[in-house]
Amino acid sequence: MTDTVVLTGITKRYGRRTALDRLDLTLGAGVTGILGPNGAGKTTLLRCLATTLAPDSGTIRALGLDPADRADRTELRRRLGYLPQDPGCYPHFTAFDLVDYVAILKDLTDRAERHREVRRVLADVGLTDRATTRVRKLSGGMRQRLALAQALLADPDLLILDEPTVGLDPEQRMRFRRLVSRVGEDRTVVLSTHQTEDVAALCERVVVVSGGRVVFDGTPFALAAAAEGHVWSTAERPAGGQYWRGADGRYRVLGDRPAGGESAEPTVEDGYLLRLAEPVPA
Ligand SMILES: Nc1ncnc2c1ncn2[C@@H]1O[C@H](COP(=O)(O)OP(=O)(O)OP(=O)(O)O)[C@@H](O)[C@H]1O
Repeated sequence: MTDTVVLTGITKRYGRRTALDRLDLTLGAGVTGILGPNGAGKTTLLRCLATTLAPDSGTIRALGLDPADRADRTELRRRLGYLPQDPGCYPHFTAFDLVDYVAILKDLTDRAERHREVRRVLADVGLTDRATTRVRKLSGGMRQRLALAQALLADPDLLILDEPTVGLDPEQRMRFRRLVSRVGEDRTVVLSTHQTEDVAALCERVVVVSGGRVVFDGTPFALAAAAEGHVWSTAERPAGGQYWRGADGRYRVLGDRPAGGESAEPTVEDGYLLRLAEPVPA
């Protein structure tokens, strides 16, 4: 399988703050989840990929195109779908008009065909009956689905989603997983999230970013497996370390074995939290 995206040595600074630090990453077909704490650089990374931000140094190749080149950048923008973290919808547009506007920007010039495509993506996210509702009258979750609809226009070869499941109810989250996994069957999807359940359920690959660097790159299974032998369950409140009390009244402990601790099955979240507790490589 050839790589659709190759990022090499990407650095991005905002003033003196380094958001991305010589980051290398390749992506192929399938769904890749980017996990990382607040401020890790996930949004900056996705913006560089979506061509809304240029890195200070390093190179990007996406779909064989170079976003630093003007003609390539235009071509790439036509072929990618992007759901930004803060879509900032036009409040007075109707749902239909907003998606139609993005479709025009994407150069879908045939009006009848474009309108068919707008109706298709609105149906995909379950907003057909809200097509004529103004954006300001939609709920937060509906706006998020509208933002996803515009990203799905024209079957993008590269789909970039920044925290796409924020505000979705469980039914809509299921619909989202179905939609995205379908795109990932033969195209490249990259999404950032704080929801480790979404990563476990949807992503065949997970990349953990911390301090602007990649600190883990593998399957969700491998991330969880890395926590093997470091996750415990105990009836007694532990003396220290990372722990919380579960619904069963027992304490789940990450790290060293507490007194009376029994080994527990690690999850992707356990693997992620333990990976973050390790230092970022220099
Ligand atoms: N426009 C900006 N101006 C100055 N600093 C910025 C700007 N955008 C991001 N940063 C800083 O760059 C770093 C990376 O931010 P980024 O938004 O990429 O992180 P993130 O992983 O997406 O975080 P979150 O999970 O909170 O959304 C942070 O330290 C942030 O404060």
